[in-house]
Amino acid sequence: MKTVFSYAKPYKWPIFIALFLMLTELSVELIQPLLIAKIIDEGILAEDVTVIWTWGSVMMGLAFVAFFSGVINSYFAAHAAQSFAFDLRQALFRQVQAFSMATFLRFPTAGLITRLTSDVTMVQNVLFMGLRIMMRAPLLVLGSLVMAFVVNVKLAFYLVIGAPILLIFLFIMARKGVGYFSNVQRRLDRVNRVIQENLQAVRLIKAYLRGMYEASRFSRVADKLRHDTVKAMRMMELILPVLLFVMNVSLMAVLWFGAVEIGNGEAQVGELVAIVNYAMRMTGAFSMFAFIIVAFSRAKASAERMEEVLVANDDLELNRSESSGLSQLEGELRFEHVSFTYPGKPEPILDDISFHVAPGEKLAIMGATGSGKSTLLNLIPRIFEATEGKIFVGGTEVNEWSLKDLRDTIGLVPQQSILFTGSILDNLSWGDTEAAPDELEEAAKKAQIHESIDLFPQKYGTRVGQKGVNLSGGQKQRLSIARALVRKPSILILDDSTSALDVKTEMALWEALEKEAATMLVVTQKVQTAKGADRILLLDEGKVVGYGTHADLMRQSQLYQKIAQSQAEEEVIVDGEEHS
Ligand SMILES: Nc1ncnc2c1ncn2[C@@H]1O[C@H](COP(=O)(O)OP(=O)(O)OP(=O)(O)O)[C@@H](O)[C@H]1O
Repeated sequence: MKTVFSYAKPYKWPIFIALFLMLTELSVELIQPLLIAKIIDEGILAEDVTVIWTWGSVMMGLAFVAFFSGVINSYFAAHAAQSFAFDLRQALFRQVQAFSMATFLRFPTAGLITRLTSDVTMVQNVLFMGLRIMMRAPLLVLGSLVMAFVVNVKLAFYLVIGAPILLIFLFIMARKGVGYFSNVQRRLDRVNRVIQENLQAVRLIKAYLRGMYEASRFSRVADKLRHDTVKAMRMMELILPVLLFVMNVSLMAVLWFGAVEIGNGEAQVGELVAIVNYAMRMTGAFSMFAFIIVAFSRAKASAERMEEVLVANDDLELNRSESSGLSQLEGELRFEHVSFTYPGKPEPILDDISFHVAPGEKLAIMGATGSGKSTLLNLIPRIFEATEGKIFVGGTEVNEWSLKDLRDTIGLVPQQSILFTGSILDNLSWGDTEAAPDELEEAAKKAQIHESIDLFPQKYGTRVGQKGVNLSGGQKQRLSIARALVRKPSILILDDSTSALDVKTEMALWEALEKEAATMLVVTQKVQTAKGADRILLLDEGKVVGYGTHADLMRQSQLYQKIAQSQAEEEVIVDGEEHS
């Protein structure tokens, strides 16, 4: 809670002004019954019209003060709450950006989305409502009570008899509420997850005719959300009747004993009317309590969830991003007895990996699916940190490079091509925002995508993603490669990123990349591609089972021979089919 609300600190003046105005409104509200009592006792009962006019005018004047205070209060409350939510959302977003992969994996994506949207809105609403009306309720209760004691101590006493029971009751409800509403937010996470998965997999769902199945999956999670929300709200709905019951009993006691006291001449009618008026205001304020407790419990649950993100600073990457002072990377790469285990997993995925790539050399990495190829690549830009062993880039251990320097000169093309909504140009310059247009075009030419882009009516200005053209798998892959080339990387890492290219385009691509000075690491399934590399690293279940040139592996590794043989047979079959 403390960390979350510390984001309200810069807005302490708007908050202070809003509070002050809220107190002004409240004071007017509290003074009104006193003035009514005065008008009744000294004006109506004493038949003095001047008193009625004088105090009536004061009441009118105060009503105007309250009105303007309310309007200005709304302005400042809205400003403070919206700005606070904006800052909080920014802070959460930056924090998530700064997460290391290990921390990132601790939070489900949908849970992060809910935190950045619904949870922020919850606390934003509570701040606004707090400044506008919510804080008025407890103050109104207290103020009414104090004023009631000022008017008549004996009668006011009947109003506080039920207070201790009420306070304990409200405390218990608030505590229970936090637990219940945390559950509700968790359910909302799950609803968001199903929505997210469905929107991403829309084509697959259509192709498999799984629309109905997915609809029932959605209705299950939505139903659980409904169930838990109803459960929480039902419990909260107990608050109001209990509050009203206690207040009405108190009110009856005030009326009963008030009548007796007036009969005995110990109290005046105006006093009783004023106290009843205060009691009614307290009852009205208590009605707000039910709402306040719901809002507060929800906001507290949301704040705790956001806190988890804000304090997850065990492994922040930004802290390690300042420049290391080391010069531009050279493309030399060395792995020395590197092992890696994913956080929280018992078995290592990579086991004792050693190899060396000289600057400008090309290393092909091969291995069955799940053998750890992508994992190995992720260790170079330190997306994950090696659990054992050492990785050297340009002769310096990767831990000694600042993340910024290290990643600035690595061009990673992931297995799955990811493009952002925007133009082709935006996507290319995403690799390096300072690259000139001709550099972008140059990269596109090398990645063999320039000609396809040229065919689009809007060329480099063509929008991709939603509301834009849908690129083919191979076009996306080439655009991703071009984006990496824009960075002019010393080390270019291609994680099976040419799988969707036809043979001719792929050959043209390799030819263009040959001319690059960059060291290259290329994950591939094709022996034909591996043959063109200086060396091949063959992985099997996280272990190196072959390392050398194509010729070396053909001599040393049975597994490599088998792969080469099966691919050669495939080629013969394909050739045969083509010629028949
Ligand atoms: N974030 C993760 N947490 C835990 N295990 C993971 C994670 N990512 C991958 N793995 C596991 O690590 C192993 C190696 O995965 P990796 O993606 O590196 O293989 P790969 O050789 O690149 O496979 P493919 O050729 O299918 O892409 C797999 O068993 C996978 O289940």
